[in-house]
Amino acid sequence: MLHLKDLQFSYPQGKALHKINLKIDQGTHAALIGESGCGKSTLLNLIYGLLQEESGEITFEGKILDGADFHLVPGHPMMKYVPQEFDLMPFTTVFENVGEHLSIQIDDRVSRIADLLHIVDMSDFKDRKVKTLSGGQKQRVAIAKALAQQPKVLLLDEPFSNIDNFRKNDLRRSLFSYLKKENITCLIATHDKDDVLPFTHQTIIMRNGHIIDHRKTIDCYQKPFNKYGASLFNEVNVIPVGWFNNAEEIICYPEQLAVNEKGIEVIVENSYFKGADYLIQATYQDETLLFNSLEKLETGQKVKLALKSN
Ligand SMILES: Nc1ncnc2c1ncn2[C@@H]1O[C@H](COP(=O)(O)OP(=O)(O)OP(=O)(O)O)[C@@H](O)[C@H]1O
Repeated sequence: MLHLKDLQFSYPQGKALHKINLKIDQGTHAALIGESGCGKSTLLNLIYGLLQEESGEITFEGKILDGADFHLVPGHPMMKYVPQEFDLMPFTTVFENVGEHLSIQIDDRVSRIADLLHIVDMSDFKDRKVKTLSGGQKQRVAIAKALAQQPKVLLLDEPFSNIDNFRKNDLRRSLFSYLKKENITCLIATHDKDDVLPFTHQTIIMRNGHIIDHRKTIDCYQKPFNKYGASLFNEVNVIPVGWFNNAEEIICYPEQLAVNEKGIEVIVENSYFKGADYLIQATYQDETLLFNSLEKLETGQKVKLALKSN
């Protein structure tokens, strides 16, 4: 188990993390989400030992992990980190980069590197020098390199941000199924709900250096505590008391509203094509509402809208 107890950290400019408490069981995949600047990268840097905590403690399997002040070479042997600015050797090949820390005595070294390159779909590039790769290709090499020494914990900071949609989904599926098979704990900081919803067991929501929610990912999505939490996943409507005979304010996603004859009458402002359907922007009592529609609706059109029943 990875255990963070009352962890605090400040930069000279001010406090970045306040009393962070977190327990992550081995093999868990957890997403770290929150607005830009809320402290996600700082937390990953602390866990990996690139920074020194001001107070508090990090333990892994019951042993204290010392911070940066106690290491000449930062990091912990059972942990790997793929930061936003990944660290590769530009003038050597993809193959050499992935195998950099793998002992040359290992019998299956070549096949291990080949397997890892397959996971990140970079087998065809194994002899290419890293400096000749695109940003997304470098990102994939950095992930393979992080996996090479079979870490128990993998820390990822926006790992798919440079990768095209065409490859991203394949890569996510193959990476997370590998992590599951090998029982590797993964903490992934991301702004992309498609990294979070299909692949993580738990979600940790951060705001202003605090953890404000830590539950199963499905609960964070379906039962958000507030608008901030919900808006990290999707567009959000806040429905005032009474619009749908509701006794309390309702936070809901566009997919939870639908055209329905028994609903309130809204005026369509815009239709945005999204592929499978349209996102409709409408107004009711001068407030904006967002909902999905299979058909395009015309600006000025009046439609009735209700909450979908679950
Ligand atoms: N090296 C630094 N020196 C001073 N302040 C820093 C440093 N790095 C980050 N900060 C500040 O600490 C806070 C947390 O930053 P951090 O990079 O951890 O946020 P984040 O949630 O990872 O953001 P993003 O989603 O944009 O990557 C921010 O206010 C940021 O400006």
